[in-house]
Amino acid sequence: MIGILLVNLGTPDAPTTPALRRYLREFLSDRRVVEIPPILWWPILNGPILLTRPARSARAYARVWMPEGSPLLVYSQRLAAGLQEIWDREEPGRVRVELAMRYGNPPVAKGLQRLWDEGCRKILVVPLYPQYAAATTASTFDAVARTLMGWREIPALRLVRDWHDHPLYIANLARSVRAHWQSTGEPERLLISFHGLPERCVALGDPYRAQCERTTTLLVEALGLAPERYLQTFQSRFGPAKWLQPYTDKTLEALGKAGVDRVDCLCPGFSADCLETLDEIAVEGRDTFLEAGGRDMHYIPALNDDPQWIADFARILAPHWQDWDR
Ligand SMILES: C=CC1=C(C)c2cc3[nH]c(cc4nc(cc5[nH]c(cc1n2)c(C)c5CCC(=O)O)C(CCC(=O)O)=C4C)c(C)c3C=C
Ligand SMILES: [Fe+2]
Ligand SMILES: [Fe+2]
Repeated sequence: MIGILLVNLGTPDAPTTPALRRYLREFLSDRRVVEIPPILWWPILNGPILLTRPARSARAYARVWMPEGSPLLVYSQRLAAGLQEIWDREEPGRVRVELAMRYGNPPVAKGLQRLWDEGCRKILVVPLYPQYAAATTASTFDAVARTLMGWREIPALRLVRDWHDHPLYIANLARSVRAHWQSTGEPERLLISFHGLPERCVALGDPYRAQCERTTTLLVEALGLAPERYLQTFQSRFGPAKWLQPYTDKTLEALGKAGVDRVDCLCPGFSADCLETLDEIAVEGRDTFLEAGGRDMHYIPALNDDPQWIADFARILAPHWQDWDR
């Protein structure tokens, strides 16, 4: 049996200050995420950041929390269940899917153990990021490798690096935009916003920005959008360093001031809606645009658990494992 371990970023267990402190401590102690020497970073993290940010972030999480839990976890669970259902139907007995979170729960170690216990001796690791970044994709692999350091017998392993330019990914993004526009009409501008990264990461060789740009190019081609109809930006800046530009919040402000009437925002780098889309973009971003003079902003949801997307994601993953036990 082949094991497929889907891994998303992670999320706090509850929208509370103590849960946020635990989650942020683990997340921001990852040297793939904050590439500052620990001797300099540790006092900043354990001082100002973990004293102030957990309470503020907990309030933000409370605004987006679903009855079943954190949106990131809920949508990722639905994706995992949907894939399992497809493969149980189409390839009975060949694949077992588990979901894990890089930080928090359920941990990567537990996902790997479950797959092993189910009899999987071949495991495909799927970080749920369409674009590769060391902070996300490579960090996921670190967690897998660290777990396996403690095992006597380890499985055969494969890793899905990214699917930023896969035709089925692009087609699903385009379909979701078109469907939104069919019911609401078209905006003046489409803002395509990706999670940011410190500029330094790209200077050091991270392919993240190039992959984001490629996704944008393919998407606007698929939509037939002229250059003046869209903008690509980066959101979720963290800390004082320079991050990838243009910044999403500054762009929304500038568009509002320039008298743009309606902007729609799509975040193709997020497999699942989460704090960074449902609050930062759909609430704060919208407020920024409206306060600057804009009239209307729509957030177009992530692909999440859309049935067509889940079926196509199964097809994106198929070549990574289908030949493996034959
Ligand atoms: C989609 C890819 C992501 C990249 C690349 C990424 C890099 C990155 N993020 C931080 C700091 C934070 N990110 C936070 C939340 C968050 N980040 C991503 C994805 C990427 N991050 C997601 C999906 C989420 C949402 C998680 C959820 O539970 O909904 C947060 C925490 C939120 C907060 O407290 O405000 C921080 C902090 C850095 C420093 C970084 C690159 C190096
Ligand atoms: Fe992040
Ligand atoms: Fe509207």
